[in-house]
Amino acid sequence: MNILVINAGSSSLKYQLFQMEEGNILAKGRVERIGMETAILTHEPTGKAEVHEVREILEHTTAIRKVLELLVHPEHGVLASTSEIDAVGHRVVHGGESFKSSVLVNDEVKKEIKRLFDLAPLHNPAHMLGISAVEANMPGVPQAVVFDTAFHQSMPAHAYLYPVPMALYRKHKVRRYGFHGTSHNYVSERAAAFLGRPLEQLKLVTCHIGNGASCAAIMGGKSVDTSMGMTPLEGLMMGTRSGDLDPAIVPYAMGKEDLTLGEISSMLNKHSGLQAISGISSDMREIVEALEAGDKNAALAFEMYEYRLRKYIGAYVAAMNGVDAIVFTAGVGENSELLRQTVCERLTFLGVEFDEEANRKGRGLERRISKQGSKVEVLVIPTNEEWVIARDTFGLIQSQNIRLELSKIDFSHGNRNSVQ
Ligand SMILES: Nc1ncnc2c1ncn2[C@@H]1O[C@H](COP(=O)(O)OP(=O)(O)O)[C@@H](O)[C@H]1O
Ligand SMILES: CC(=O)OP(=O)(O)O
Ligand SMILES: [Mg+2]
Repeated sequence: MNILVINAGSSSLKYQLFQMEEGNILAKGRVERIGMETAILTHEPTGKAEVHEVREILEHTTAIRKVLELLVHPEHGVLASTSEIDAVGHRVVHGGESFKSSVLVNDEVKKEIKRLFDLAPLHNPAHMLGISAVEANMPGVPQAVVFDTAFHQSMPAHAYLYPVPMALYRKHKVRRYGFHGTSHNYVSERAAAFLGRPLEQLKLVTCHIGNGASCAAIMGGKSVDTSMGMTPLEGLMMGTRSGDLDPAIVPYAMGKEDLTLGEISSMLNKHSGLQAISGISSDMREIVEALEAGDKNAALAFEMYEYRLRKYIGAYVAAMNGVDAIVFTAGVGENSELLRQTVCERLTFLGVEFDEEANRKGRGLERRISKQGSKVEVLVIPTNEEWVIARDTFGLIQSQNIRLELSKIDFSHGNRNSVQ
């Protein structure tokens, strides 16, 4: 079964085409800077030359059409026709309280994703465009959605409620949902396998540090707390997002700077974080380069980023009354040696014994960066959200096929016999 996975972000679209039974990736790629005249398209068909293009791609529908064209392209393609795609799986960032696991797309599911536009304005509208574009270009192909929020639905009320009047929760569902759940779930399972210990017995702090970043406290394989909140703005300092701040700053800054709600929201989501403090970039690679060249603002941005991350790790160890392993993943977590080193060298009180040499080796691999015998293990586990989405989609399609097969069998015969 060939499954196409689409991860549509606010301004980007990542994709991977899996051949499930064989466990092969036929192609993967991404379209970045959607909405601009200079969108960047990268297509990596397995066993063939990569394609790089800079071209105008103004919306997600065009991006998906372009991806489908490339998948069947005579030179760069990997399929003879899009009819060889059996199902499509999508990442959906916000599933609210309605979705505790992945589901096949139907009218009800689409209605609910649209209802949640307000709570994830940068993400959910893009996902809906992705679903509609597949419907338009590949009518009848089953689609599944895998929610960032689903894994965190196991959080207890004392972790997901905010200390504000309960009417806000009852009437408007104001609560912590948490995001990156597919990734936290995946790396926690992989961490248990790596350690050779049952997940049910482990206390883990997983750190998904990408452009968006969040930590999770995972006990016995279940998320018990996570740093992102009702929206993906709360928690850690990120590339362009502020993370935690005193809520009183919002009305104060609006008054002083004469800002509208849209403007303050844009400031906190798109013009804060590493970008705002460094004045250089939202990209950790450029921050590290600048601080190594002696830039003071870059050094301050890094210090704040690391400090806030370390505080969350400490908080989650307290929340679980212990920790077996700390796991780093996603773009920064997997690639920034300096961030991992700085965090780990300041967690000696927990019993972390950091292995500097191991930290420098094995990029792209699952690995241990604490010393043998360290009381708390530290692991780097590359995330693979696309694979989890493909796996869930495959499972849903198979169980639907079993239901369809069962529905063809005439059980009434047996029933009649037993009654007679
Ligand atoms: N070698 C590296 N060193 C430090 N940071 C890196 C490196 N490679 C990638 N990154 C960081 O990873 C981020 C992207 O992470 P990713 O998980 O792909 O984020 P997202 O899925 O939110 O786009 C980039 O913004 C960049 O800061
Ligand atoms: C939920 C979220 O913040 O996702 P991303 O990191 O892809 O922006
Ligand atoms: Mg991501």
